[in-house]
Amino acid sequence: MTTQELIAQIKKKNSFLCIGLDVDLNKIPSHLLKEEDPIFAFNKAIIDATHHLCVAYKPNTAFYEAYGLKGWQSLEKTIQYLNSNYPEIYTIADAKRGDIGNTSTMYAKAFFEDLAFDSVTVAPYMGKDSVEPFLAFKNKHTIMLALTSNEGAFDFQTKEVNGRELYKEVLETSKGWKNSENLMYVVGATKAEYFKEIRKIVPNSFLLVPGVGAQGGNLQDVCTYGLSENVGLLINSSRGIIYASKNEDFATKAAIKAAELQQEMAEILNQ
Ligand SMILES: O=c1ccn([C@@H]2O[C@H](COP(=O)(O)O)[C@@H](O)[C@H]2O)c(=O)[nH]1
Repeated sequence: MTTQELIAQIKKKNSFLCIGLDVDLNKIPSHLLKEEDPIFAFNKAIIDATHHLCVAYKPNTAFYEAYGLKGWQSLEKTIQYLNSNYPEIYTIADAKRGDIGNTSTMYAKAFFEDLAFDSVTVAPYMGKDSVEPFLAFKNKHTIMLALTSNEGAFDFQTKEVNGRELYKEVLETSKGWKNSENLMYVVGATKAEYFKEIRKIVPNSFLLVPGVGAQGGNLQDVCTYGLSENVGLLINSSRGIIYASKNEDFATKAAIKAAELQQEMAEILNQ
C-alpha cells in the first residue's frame, strides 16, 4: 500500500487507529478453544467487528511464534483474511527484525512477499546495511524503532551520541538512507513529551505509536505535537481493545473500545 492510500483511508474513516492482534490463548474466551484454529477464530471475529473503526492491524509475531508451526499458520491465515476481505486495511508485522544485509533481504521477502504485509518493524542497532534491504521493496514500509514505549528506552535511546540523543541520531541519520521515503518510525505513546523534538527532525514521516491503553499512554498528549500535515500517526492499542471481555461478547466489547478511540480521533481531526 502506498502512503497516499493510507492517508486517504485515514481521512475517509476519520481514524488513525491501529489494532494490535497480540493473541494469548490464556486470555481469549474459553469457547474459542474448541475451534480448530482458536487464534484465527479470535482474530477473524475481532477484525469483522472493528475493521470500519481502524485503518491498520498489527499482529506482533511473538504471539504467533510462541505456538510454533500452528501459530505461524494462524498468522498466515490472519493476513490472508485481511488482504482478501479488507484490502484497504494497512497491515504491520511487528517483528522487530534486522541483520546483516543478505539475511535482512530474506526477512523482507518473508514479510513483504510470502506473507504480503504492507510493513514490518525493524531495529536500527545494526545500521544502514541492515535496514536498506527492507527499504528496497516498492510500496512497502519499514517501521524502525526510534524511541520505544518501555522503561528500558532510557538505557540507550536517550543517551547522548555525537552530541545528541541516540533516538535523534537514528532519525536524522536514517533520513539519508536509500529509499528512506519508505521509512516510518516507532515512538511510544508513553513518551508524549518527546514528540515536539521528533517532529523537528521528521516533520512528515508516519509514526507508529504503541502504548495507548494498557501501557497508560494518552492519545490527546501524543496528538498535541505528534500530528503532521497528513496526520502522520498510527496509534496502536492491543490489549486495551482485544481483551475488553473474556465472554462470548468479546468482539462487540472490543468494537466498543475501538469506537471510543476512533471517536476521540475524529474529534481531534475535526478541531
Ligand atoms: O516501543 C514499543 C514497540 C512495540 N510495542 C508493541 O506494541 C504492542 C503494544 O501492546 P499493548 O497491549 O497495547 O500494550 C505490543 O505488541 C508491543 O510489543 C510496544 O508496546 N512498544
